[in-house]
Amino acid sequence: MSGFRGLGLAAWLAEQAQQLGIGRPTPVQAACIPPILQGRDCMGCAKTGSGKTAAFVLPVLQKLSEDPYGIFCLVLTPTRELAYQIAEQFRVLGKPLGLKDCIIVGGMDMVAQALELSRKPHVVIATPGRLADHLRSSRTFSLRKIKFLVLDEADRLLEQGCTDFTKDLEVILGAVPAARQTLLFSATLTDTLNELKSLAMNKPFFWESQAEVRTVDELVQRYLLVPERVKDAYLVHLIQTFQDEHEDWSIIIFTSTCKNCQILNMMLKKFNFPSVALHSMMKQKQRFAALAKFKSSVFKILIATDVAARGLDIPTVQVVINHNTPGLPKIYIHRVGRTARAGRHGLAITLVTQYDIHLVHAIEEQIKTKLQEFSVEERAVLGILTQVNVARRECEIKLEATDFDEKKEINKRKQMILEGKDPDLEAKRKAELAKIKKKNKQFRERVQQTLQEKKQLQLKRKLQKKARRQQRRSAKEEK
Ligand SMILES: Nc1ncnc2c1ncn2[C@@H]1O[C@H](COP(=O)(O)OP(=O)(O)OP(=O)(O)O)[C@@H](O)[C@H]1O
Repeated sequence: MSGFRGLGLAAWLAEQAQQLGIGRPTPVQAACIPPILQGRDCMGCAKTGSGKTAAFVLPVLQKLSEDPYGIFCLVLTPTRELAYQIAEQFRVLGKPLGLKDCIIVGGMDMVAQALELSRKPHVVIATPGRLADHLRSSRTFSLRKIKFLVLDEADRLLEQGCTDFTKDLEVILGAVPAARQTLLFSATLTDTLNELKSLAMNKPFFWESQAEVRTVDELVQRYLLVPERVKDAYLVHLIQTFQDEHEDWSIIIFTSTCKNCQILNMMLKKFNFPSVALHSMMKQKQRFAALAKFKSSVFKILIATDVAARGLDIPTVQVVINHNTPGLPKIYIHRVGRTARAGRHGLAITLVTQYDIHLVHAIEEQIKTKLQEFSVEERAVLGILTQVNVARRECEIKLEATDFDEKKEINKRKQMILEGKDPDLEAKRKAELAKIKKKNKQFRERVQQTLQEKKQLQLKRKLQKKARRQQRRSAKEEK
């Protein structure tokens, strides 16, 4: 027996997978499915696009079919879009079971979600913040009987990035039973291995792909050294070239902030490129709509912040452009992993300014590959430079006239309230802290000034003494 049947999966499930093009197990699936079926906890670390999702979805479905009840499995994931994608995999692979799933993410109606949770779905796929909110406020559902807890992109869930999940995870871990199977997956698990081990205590099985290079072989990785102020002209030139040279093309551009994402999108539209933005300051419905239109190739360019860096599986993406060099190698690995998935080829180009060279070295060291330089026709870039810079400035002015920054402030306040903080109190605290810092600085400056004055005085006295001594000596000589 070979394939998925050989790993211990039932015929109906192997057949269902086959129908969806999942015929032969990938290495992470071959390694992790048998121990999961044996009841062990599992930590799986494999490259982007290597099929980690099916590595947990398939054994969970098999176990569910043997003893179906709700709520059987809880999957946590860092982003809302990813939650929908995972739910889709459960739905299509679990169709013969009549699987009931439920997605619990922020930005969607909480009452409707509470109702769905009370109907005991087999699988709940959630982002930690919204699920913790439900646990804090509702008694209409229980996670006390779950068999599986899955943490997809587990390292992201545990790290304390700009969205810190720690408090929400504490609430969730307090609500799930100790006797459960815990499955942890990511392309970058190793940094947080110790924290992860404390979560998976049931004879955890750890599997990591053996390849030294951390990115896939099918991915061509290039960098382009550009001065900061001509970055956008290079970007426009790159896109224009892909558009001219390829019939069927699709690009993701990653950028550092929501504001830059918005400006780049406005700017590319000025050049008639079919682009769409995805960032956390958009309403959730707009986020889903943008992604759906990109997936269906209505828009060929997706400009996104790191909200889209992990997990998204869009097979048509051929190129990833990093408009900024990622500050962490781990983020680079996930971003470029949006292309060259499941054996396909892809290209990643990172725009690097003179200030980012150390970041490229750190990336190269982590991924164990040297990035090669990408060559472009400099003259063509210079030819559009003024036009692009003017377009960008116009977009910046246009955005400044909207309430974009104000919205950001409102969102910040909302986030604080959700975290149980009082935004006004926090602002007061911040102001007080700034005052104390200012006072300390002034005090330090005064001390410095006094010391300087003292030193100068000492020097002056020394010089006066020396002069007097010299005067006495000359007077003596004259006598
Ligand atoms: N055994 C298989 N054979 C062929 N295709 C597969 C197989 N398993 C999964 N796939 C496909 O490979 C693609 C990538 O899978 P998946 O999204 O699970 O990757 P991943 O390892 O989770 O990546 P990332 O780290 O980026 O989240 C999906 O389109 C999936 O349907």
